[in-house]
Amino acid sequence: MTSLDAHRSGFACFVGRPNAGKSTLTNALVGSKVAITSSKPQTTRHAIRGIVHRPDAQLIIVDTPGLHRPRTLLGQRLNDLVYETWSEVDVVGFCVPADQKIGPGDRYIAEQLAKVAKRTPVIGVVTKTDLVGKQQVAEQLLALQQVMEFADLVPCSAVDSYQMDVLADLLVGRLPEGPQLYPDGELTDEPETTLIAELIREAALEGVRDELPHSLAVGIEEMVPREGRDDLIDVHAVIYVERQSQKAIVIGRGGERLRAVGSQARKHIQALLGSKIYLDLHVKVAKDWQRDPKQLRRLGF
Ligand SMILES: Nc1nc2c(ncn2[C@@H]2O[C@H](COP(=O)(O)OP(=O)(O)OP(=O)(O)O)[C@@H](O)[C@H]2O)c(=O)[nH]1
Repeated sequence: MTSLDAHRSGFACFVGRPNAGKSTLTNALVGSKVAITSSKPQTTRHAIRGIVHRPDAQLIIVDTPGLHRPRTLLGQRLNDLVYETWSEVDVVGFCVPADQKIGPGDRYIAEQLAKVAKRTPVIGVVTKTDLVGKQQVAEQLLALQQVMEFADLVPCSAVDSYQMDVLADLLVGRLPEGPQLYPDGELTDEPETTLIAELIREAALEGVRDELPHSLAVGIEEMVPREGRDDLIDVHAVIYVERQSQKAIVIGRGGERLRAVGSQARKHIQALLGSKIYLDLHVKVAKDWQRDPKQLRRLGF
């Protein structure tokens, strides 16, 4: 085999401000819903890997939380997770949505990226091109080019699959030669409990307009098969909020909202596990959990 058609394998991650479309891009490339998406920013907390299997390459995508100016201990931990990821991957995709002006948030990320990932090639990705006209895409590409030096630039849309193959080729082109690292068909190596916690968190955030998503965390206390049944799993989970007033919002009048959250989360968890589940959901106030190292550890940060 010549080096031209050698098999490549390695890691990529997408960075960009919240809502830039990173999770959606990962899902579109992988072809299955693995990372959790939501219309609310800052929902991706854990490095969830989606794997693109191709005859010529295996691309493992690590999804990172959004990078932001740290104000709390949680903010700092999330940023550390991002830096750690950057130093481990072979290529970074820096995502900027086509429909929003490049701003201080994007420049901040570019600065951090230039510092931390000097040796990692960065591909500039203009996302959501379906939302704007050709002219605006071109202008965004030019504007992005001013922000930092890129190995490549590419506009694309996950929604109408525009240029997804080009993006995949650019990412794969930056991977080292190497064998398949994961068996065929494997999509994610994130522990099930993390995915389940994310699904509950996503359901709990849906429709909460005035509360910041940062005030909400989910812990899985226990996950056990029901005794004497091989078709039912009991899942005990706790939704943590920071204040009593937030607890009331999550629970809703007469517990109505919490029931809706539970039934939506249950549907998604059952689809994930391929098994019936009983979901026992509680809401607890953990004051200032974002600032407390002990509580952060318990919640997996
Ligand atoms: N029209 C359009 N919308 C998109 C596209 N990609 C993502 N979106 C939408 O943009 C919003 C944010 O997408 P996500 O993939 O969750 O963004 P993210 O960058 O992972 O966000 P965080 O996890 O908060 O950092 C969602 O409502 C998506 O449906 C696209 O190609 N076209």
